[in-house]
Amino acid sequence: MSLFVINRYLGDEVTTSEDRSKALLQKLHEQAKDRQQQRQHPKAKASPKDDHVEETNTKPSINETLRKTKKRKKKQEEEEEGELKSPSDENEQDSGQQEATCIKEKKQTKKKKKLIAEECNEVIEHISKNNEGSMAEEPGGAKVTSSDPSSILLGGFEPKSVEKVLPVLPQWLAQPSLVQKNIKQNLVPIHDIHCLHPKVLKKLEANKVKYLFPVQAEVIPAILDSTCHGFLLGKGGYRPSDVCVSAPTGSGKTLAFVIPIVQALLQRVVCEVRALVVLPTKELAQQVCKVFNTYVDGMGLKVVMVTGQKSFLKEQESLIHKTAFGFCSLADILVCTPGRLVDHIQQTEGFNLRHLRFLVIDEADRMIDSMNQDWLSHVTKAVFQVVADSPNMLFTRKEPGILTAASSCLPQTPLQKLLFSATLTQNPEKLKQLGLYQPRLFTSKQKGTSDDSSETQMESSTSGNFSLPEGLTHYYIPCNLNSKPLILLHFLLSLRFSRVLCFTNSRDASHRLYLLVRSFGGISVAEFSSRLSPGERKKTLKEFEQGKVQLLISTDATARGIDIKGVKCVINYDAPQFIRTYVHRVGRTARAGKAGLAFTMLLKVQENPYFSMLRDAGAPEMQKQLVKSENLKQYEQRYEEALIELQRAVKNERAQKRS
Ligand SMILES: Nc1ncnc2c1ncn2[C@@H]1O[C@H](COP(=O)(O)OP(=O)(O)OP(=O)(O)O)[C@@H](O)[C@H]1O
Repeated sequence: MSLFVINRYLGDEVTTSEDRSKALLQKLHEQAKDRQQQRQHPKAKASPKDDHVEETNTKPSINETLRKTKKRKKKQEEEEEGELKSPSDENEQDSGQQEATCIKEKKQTKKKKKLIAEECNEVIEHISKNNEGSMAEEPGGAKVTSSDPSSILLGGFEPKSVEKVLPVLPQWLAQPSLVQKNIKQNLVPIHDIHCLHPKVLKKLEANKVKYLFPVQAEVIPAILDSTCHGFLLGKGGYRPSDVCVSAPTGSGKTLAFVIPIVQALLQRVVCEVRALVVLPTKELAQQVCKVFNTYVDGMGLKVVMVTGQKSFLKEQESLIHKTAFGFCSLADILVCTPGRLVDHIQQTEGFNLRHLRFLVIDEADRMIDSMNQDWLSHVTKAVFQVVADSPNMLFTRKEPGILTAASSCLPQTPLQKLLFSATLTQNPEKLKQLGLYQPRLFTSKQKGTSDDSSETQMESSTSGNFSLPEGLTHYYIPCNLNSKPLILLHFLLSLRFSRVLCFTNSRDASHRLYLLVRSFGGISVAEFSSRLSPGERKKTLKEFEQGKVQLLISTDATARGIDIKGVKCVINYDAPQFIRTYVHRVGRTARAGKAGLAFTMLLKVQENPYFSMLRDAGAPEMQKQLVKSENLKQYEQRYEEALIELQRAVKNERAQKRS
């Protein structure tokens, strides 16, 4: 193709003879010789006049070459015309002869084309040699000879600076609905929310909820608005927007989905799974299930939890009931972990999600991370599963595509996704995996000013710009590896908090620290990690909540979502590696608008990276909390003894494992 273009440019589309190529080659050799001679006798071109002479001597030689090529082309055309004329005149001759002529012609053309290519390459080489130093570049990148600006040579493919394309956030992410961060100053009386059903209002009052928190006052009406024509249809027959909520830890996100779901399902006649809440851990599922149970009590709705805490058979029995007419659902609201849910979709006969109206994805950023388990596609398949000869065609659902006049004539129960997290990713790439429909974002994180560049907005939204609770004060404690355990013990013994949650980065670290504190004595301590069975974990959390355990040493298993009342202090014994982990860990205190303290123990080398991580996330600066070494002296003897005890305990455990 490029050769064709070059041929066209040279005006040499038609073939030329081998002799001519040789002649041209000879000429080029002669010219090269001349130039070499001139270089050997520089005096010959001392004056500028001579310079000009040389230039004009060289340039005409190119133009001459081109002119000659054109001339040859014309001559060749004439020759070819003559050649072509003869067979057409002899049209009546036999076809065999014609075929032979044709093959001969093709061969000739091929040979000629090869020659042209060779010749052209020589011409180009020659031109470029002659033009060295006399080429000027046009803004577009094409090159113009100084003598003839009208002749443009192909090229100009050198790397150029390309204008940066700025990333643009989708409108829904760039312009979210803002939720007030300060809970106490923005409480909304429940009677001011006009869309709440009297039964729901009564229930809220019975649970001593007189005011809605800001996130609830924003999100509950928005969800209820999409059910104003009944939960079987979206508003005006249209598919409702999906809802994404990013609000600080302890801001009341759970009630923000529990209340509208309970109210929407109040009108249901037949029991079917209409709301599905997916959570990352058993403990969180249990907690959310408890809240649902509080609000469905006396409303005629059933909540079922499947997380693997009970046997599979028991869970199946709690989900469906077989009758003479087929299977009946025993759940209106299903709270689950993703793995167990997929097991039931695949293995529980009669279990279906064909009537699902709300899909709640709590701790959504964590759930997106677990998307590789493909649980969402299993759910979607189950929701839009086509049942052959279904008696009730009203409920036949098709996976929605593009809205057309035809599709809008067949309104169907919409599936609305509701996403909640304190650290919801606003990375469109990640959110895309959830297949959201015209989403609405509610967030308490105010992005800079409106005239922030979209690049800044994009950066802040994807790098995790999260809010900490208003009531939280956070400190860092400078320490070294040796003083760390002693500082912790000093803290616990001197501050005397009733419930302290202490995080480490691994279950082994949690276990060792637990053994050390237990050996030291004077503090009621427990550990929480995957070392414990689900039953033991449940018991430990209960005892901690009841105040029987003063210090709970935990892995990140309790970092997310767990709502334990009365936790006044969180200690990061090991500094968390990610800002999201930090936000969730410290969010176990300062909940529901209350005050709370968070301490992070930092080694000298950790300080700067840590501060910059928090700064990047837009978190307020940490205050320094110094512990004087003389304050630790009083514990040193006991600490040494505890270390010996710890060594013994670890040895015993190893021996037990081996036997
Ligand atoms: N309107 C309200 N009035 C009084 N207390 C409330 C109200 N809403 C929620 N709470 C209480 O606030 C606490 C925190 O609520 P919730 O667990 O829903 O927070 P969250 O935003 O889900 O936190 P996290 O992000 O950590 O999961 C709970 O103890 C809850 O009972």
